[in-house]
Amino acid sequence: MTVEKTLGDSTVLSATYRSHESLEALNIISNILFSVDLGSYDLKKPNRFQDAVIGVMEAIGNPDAANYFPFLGFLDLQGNRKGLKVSSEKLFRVFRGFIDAKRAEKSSRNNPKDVSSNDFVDAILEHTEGDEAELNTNDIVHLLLDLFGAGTDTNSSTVEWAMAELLRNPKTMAKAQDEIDRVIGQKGVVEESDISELPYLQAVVKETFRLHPAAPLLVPRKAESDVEILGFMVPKDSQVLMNVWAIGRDPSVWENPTRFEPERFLGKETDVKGRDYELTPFGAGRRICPGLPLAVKTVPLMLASLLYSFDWKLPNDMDSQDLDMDETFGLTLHKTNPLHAVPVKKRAINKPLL
Ligand code: HEM
Repeated sequence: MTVEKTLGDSTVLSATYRSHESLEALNIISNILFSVDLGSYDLKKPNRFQDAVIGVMEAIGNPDAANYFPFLGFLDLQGNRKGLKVSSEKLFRVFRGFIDAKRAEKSSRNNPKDVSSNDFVDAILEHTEGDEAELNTNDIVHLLLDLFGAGTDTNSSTVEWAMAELLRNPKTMAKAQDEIDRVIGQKGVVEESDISELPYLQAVVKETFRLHPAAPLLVPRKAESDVEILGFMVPKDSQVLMNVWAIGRDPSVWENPTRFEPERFLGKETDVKGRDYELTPFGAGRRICPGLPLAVKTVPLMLASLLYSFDWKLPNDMDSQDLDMDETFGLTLHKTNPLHAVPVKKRAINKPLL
């Protein structure tokens, strides 16, 4: 989403090139992993780290002839392998720098560090010291790459779709904001512990996952043996794609499936945790997304903060029904045209958003 800065009601600065939520999502993950912000809100500065994360995601998600004709793989016709190598090498260098710095700091310390201030990399290094270590530095940097790749784009595009739906449905936006204002009041900031008090906001998030699952085909699976499902034979070794995007819009499962109606979840037990097969944006079973517990906290928190701090409108007095909802399918599902939204300041907040 591109945020346009406003002064009162008039736009004074338009179109920034980097999306606000993806920076926020990047910083959430980089703080969990290394205790630092790797995304900068200074939009004039190039952010090579974030560009490299995007490069990895694009190289993995781009259509590739080798997926259909594996024997063409070595030709790398779309340049995806090369792109992946260049971007991931950049990220590996940054990760190795953090790991070396942490190891050096650890060996120069006399007393053990208080575990309560440990980040993910501290914790993983604690468990991978010595000759018996199961993970070497190379394994760790690949794990970190997976976490950045899987955890930034998914979170930020979900928030972008939620904002797009709310801007297209102003009454729903007003209802969500009323609830947030009632619960948060003048506290000044939305906290993680407030989310459980915001059932309508949670319904907005579920409805966004239904219509715009970040991984529309989940992650490809392979059948380990011949298996029959509902009368269809799936032969051993076939690749299986789970189309959760289509399940979310199936009229035999959902009433008015294309309408954005968070109310459908109010008072219902249906959840995204892999038990309700009509709504599995994180997958289900043994390989369910391990980032689910984090995402179900951070997505509502990011959304609630945006709705609490500002009122929102479309640029140039665009009619809400004219907002395009075109989708681009890749490994993750993107808005083809990034959302342009204009924040209108509604109350004094402690920290500027941009
Ligand atoms: C809106 C947020 C997110 C969505 C919709 C999402 C969705 C998914 C899906 C559908 C899968 C594949 C599950 C399957 O194979 O059936 C997956 C895997 C994965 N996700 Fe997420 N995810 C999100 C956020 C995160 C976050 C925040 C992290 C970590 C920081 C994360 C880490 C991973 C990892 C490491 C895998 C691979 C697991 C494996 O191979 O077993 N995800 N995610």
